[in-house]
Amino acid sequence: MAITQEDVLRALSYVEEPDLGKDLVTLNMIEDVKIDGLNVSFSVILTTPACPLKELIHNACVRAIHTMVDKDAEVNVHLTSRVTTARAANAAVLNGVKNIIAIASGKGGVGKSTVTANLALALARTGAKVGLVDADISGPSMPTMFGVEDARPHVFQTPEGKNLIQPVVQYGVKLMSIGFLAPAESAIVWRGPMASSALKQFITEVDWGELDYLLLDLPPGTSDIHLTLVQTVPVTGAVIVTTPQKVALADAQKGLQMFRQPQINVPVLGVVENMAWFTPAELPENKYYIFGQGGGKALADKHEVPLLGQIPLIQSIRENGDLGTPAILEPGTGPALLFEQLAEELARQVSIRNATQGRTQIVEMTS
Ligand SMILES: Nc1ncnc2c1ncn2[C@@H]1O[C@H](COP(=O)(O)OP(=O)(O)OP(=O)(O)O)[C@@H](O)[C@H]1O
Repeated sequence: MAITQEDVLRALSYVEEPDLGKDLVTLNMIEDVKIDGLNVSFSVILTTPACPLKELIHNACVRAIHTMVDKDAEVNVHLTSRVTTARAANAAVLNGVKNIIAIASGKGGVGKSTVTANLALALARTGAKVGLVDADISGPSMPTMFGVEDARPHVFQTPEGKNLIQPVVQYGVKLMSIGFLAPAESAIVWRGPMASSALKQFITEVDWGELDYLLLDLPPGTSDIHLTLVQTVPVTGAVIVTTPQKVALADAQKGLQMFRQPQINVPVLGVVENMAWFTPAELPENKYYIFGQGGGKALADKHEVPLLGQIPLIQSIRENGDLGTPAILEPGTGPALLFEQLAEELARQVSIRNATQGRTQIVEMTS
């Protein structure tokens, strides 16, 4: 009997998207079903190009066709993606941006900017459209990490007469940094209300175009800047970066709880434990827990959020940051693999958040 489109869809309705807990047909993830004799082909539309479950889903589809349709079928699964969003259509602010992710830490110097730069680049390398805002008023480091210290973004006028800033594009990521607007030594000028208004401007008055993920590298701590942010843009979720050290964890917890306050209510996508251990290049099997062990996991467990990943203290991560070529740009190396996995885990949590929680909203402070 000839294979029909219904046979194929029925079989695929038994394949579950493990994270979303529903089948691929119900989730509208199957398109372009084509049948030619025993040749069956279709597209699976994943929720992110950084999906860590690609192989698993691919194999489950092939197995379903072989067991439920025809064991001799030649199955061709085309995996592609359309990044999901929890934003309203025609949103007034940053309409083309699907997901806005705030990266925060409690304590300074825990590697938040290093992690953010590598995450942005790792996501871009999967094919996602990525932007990055360096809102770290206390010391913007993205121009250095991206090797664009002398770049100055252009301002242009739209046909409607609106002034927009053109972000700097480096390594495939659209970048805006408060460091582009003022030399590092005058960063003090940006504190307080001026910082908040500058931040608003360089998030919203920028020609971001279409983006799958816009990452916001926040200053350390819990300041006015953080409140400005959630009142300016609808944040999809927050990521907390910490080291396993006791003092860092205490501050990270404050950061995490800030996003969870009822009047802010931004979902926490997970915790990244940076500087989790030190491994010398000449002793790759050894792990030295310089800042303590397991603190990131304990924090994640306590607040029932995922531990997105652990990044060890590696000399090349620091060196690459200083050189303006983040570690992720050297594919196949240990650090690059770790940041790739971290990016996949983050993208996965964004997809889960979009499938399971409500719309992202700009926060209106009542007190
Ligand atoms: N996993 C790592 N391995 C080695 N060095 C690292 C690692 N993570 C960060 N660093 C280094 O630690 C220093 C602080 O990192 P970074 O500037 O990213 O921290 P931060 O939390 O953003 O700081 P700030 O408080 O200034 O915003 C930098 O010199 C960076 O190169």
